[in-house]
Amino acid sequence: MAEKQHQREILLRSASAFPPPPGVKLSYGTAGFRAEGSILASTVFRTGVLAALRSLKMGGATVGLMITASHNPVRDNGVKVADPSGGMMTQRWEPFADAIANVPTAQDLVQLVFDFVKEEEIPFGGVCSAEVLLGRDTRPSGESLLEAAKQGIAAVVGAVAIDMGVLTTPQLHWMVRCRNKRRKASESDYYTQLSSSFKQLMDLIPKETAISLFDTTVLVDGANGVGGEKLIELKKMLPGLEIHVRNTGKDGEGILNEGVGADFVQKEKITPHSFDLDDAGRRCASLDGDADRLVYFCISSACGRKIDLIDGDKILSLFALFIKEQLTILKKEESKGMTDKLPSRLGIVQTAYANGASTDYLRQLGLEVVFTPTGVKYLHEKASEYDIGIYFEANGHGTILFSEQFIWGLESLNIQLASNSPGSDYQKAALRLLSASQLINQAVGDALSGLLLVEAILRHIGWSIEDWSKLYQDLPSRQLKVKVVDRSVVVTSNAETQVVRPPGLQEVIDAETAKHSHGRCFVRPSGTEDVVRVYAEASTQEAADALAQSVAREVDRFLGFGSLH
Ligand SMILES: CC(=O)N[C@H]1[C@@H](OP(=O)(O)O)O[C@H](CO)[C@@H](O)[C@@H]1O
Ligand SMILES: [Mg+2]
Repeated sequence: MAEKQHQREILLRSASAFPPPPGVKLSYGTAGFRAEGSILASTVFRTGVLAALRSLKMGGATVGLMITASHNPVRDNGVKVADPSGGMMTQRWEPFADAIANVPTAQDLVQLVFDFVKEEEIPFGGVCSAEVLLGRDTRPSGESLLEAAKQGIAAVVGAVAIDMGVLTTPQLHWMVRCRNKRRKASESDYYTQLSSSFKQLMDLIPKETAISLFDTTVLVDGANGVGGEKLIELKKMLPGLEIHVRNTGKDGEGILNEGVGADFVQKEKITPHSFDLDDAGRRCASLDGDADRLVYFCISSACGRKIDLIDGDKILSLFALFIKEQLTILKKEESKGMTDKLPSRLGIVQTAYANGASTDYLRQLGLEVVFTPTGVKYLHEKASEYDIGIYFEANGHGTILFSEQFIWGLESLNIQLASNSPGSDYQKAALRLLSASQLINQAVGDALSGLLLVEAILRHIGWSIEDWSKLYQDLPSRQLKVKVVDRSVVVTSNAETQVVRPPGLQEVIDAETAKHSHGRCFVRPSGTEDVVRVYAEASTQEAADALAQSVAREVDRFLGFGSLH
């Protein structure tokens, strides 16, 4: 009883120092809370409380709290929580996240927390310990917001905050996962794991691949964010791969995400700052502000700032080709009956934003492709249902998940093969899959580990960036945003491809889409910005633009400010 009272007093006192900004309603959204950094102290403090409660609920397992607003402008910031698995916080807790962020007074907050811990049967009041790892990106508001998070964690008796400093989002998720698996989990352990698994993959490249012709240089746009500086650390451990990082954000070089970064490159399809015609034909890559997205691009000499974009769908396709090739080798040998069969169901997960040409290509390869709503929390969950699940958003966020059962099977197969047929194609295929599972982040999409896997696979196949780009031809597409009175009135179904409400809007979209050959169009409320997004695809760029514009006009007619009159 006395412990509960003590806890109540501490929480009340700390929360009183972080009043919420008046008149602002925040929602946990697609990827945590986001807003202007200057109004987020209260939200971050409260998310600190939430993260500590999550750890208590999970028996004291480590959870993560990351302060970032990813590809958004530098004045913005945000906060999100990683579960003990290293993945996003369970969606079941999102309503509580919304409630705790928006509750008006410190007294109400204390009541809300006490009601919630009772309902969730959380051991509260100092009977158990909790641990939260904290990370932040390079935004100027990050340091003081991290302080607010620490105070929120300290307001839960028994909870400890461990400040990991400036990190990429995927580094923090990786650390949370490793710590809970009792593995080495420091930043230098991260670099060691990535570089050693990359080297293993390089050692497994088939002799017949024409490596001598391969361009070993990759030019990387760091979005003036955290990814560039971390990549500079990592590249010291990667002999044989020349990584030239530009837009590092150091020494006032440029502004975070302004005219740079994966989101800019993917949406605008033009060169980021610091890239020009001198780089034509080179292999270029772009990270986003917190380095959980990766796209590649190539500048074609004839077209000014225009680029050939190699987006998340094409990265996914490259990964799928490589994994399928290794599985085919394993299956061929398994059929001889000398070794046990590995369960190896491979699944591909995309969203409605995936270019239709990529889905066709993957299905033609005979792969199972499924769709989820936007947001990695949905894709990740779906991918984890397979022995190997590959997921990517078109914008470059994705990874490959290997089930524990599959990894155990591979490890025991590898032990068998090391004595039966060492150095065989069979063993090499098993080792390649094991190395890929070490290299690619198992917690969340990670631009740094994704970049190294792309580099290893391109070298394995002996492909130039043009070869990769020609894998299939993207259908022309256009994305637009429409400001509306209240985006929450848009309700969708079928992985966000159909509008259920407001009534009549889907019929109008269908009628507009039918006017264009290979037309496809959908609208959905953004989870990170106060807009409704419109996506359109068609057989020509003009048609995709026209379709997107006509549907955007309809969205405005149904929901825009004009609709009030
Ligand atoms: C079309 C688009 O790129 N949407 C992005 C964007 O979500 P919205 O809910 O569309 O705002 O930000 C999310 C978080 O980074 C990312 O997961 C998602 O893919
Ligand atoms: Mg990001």
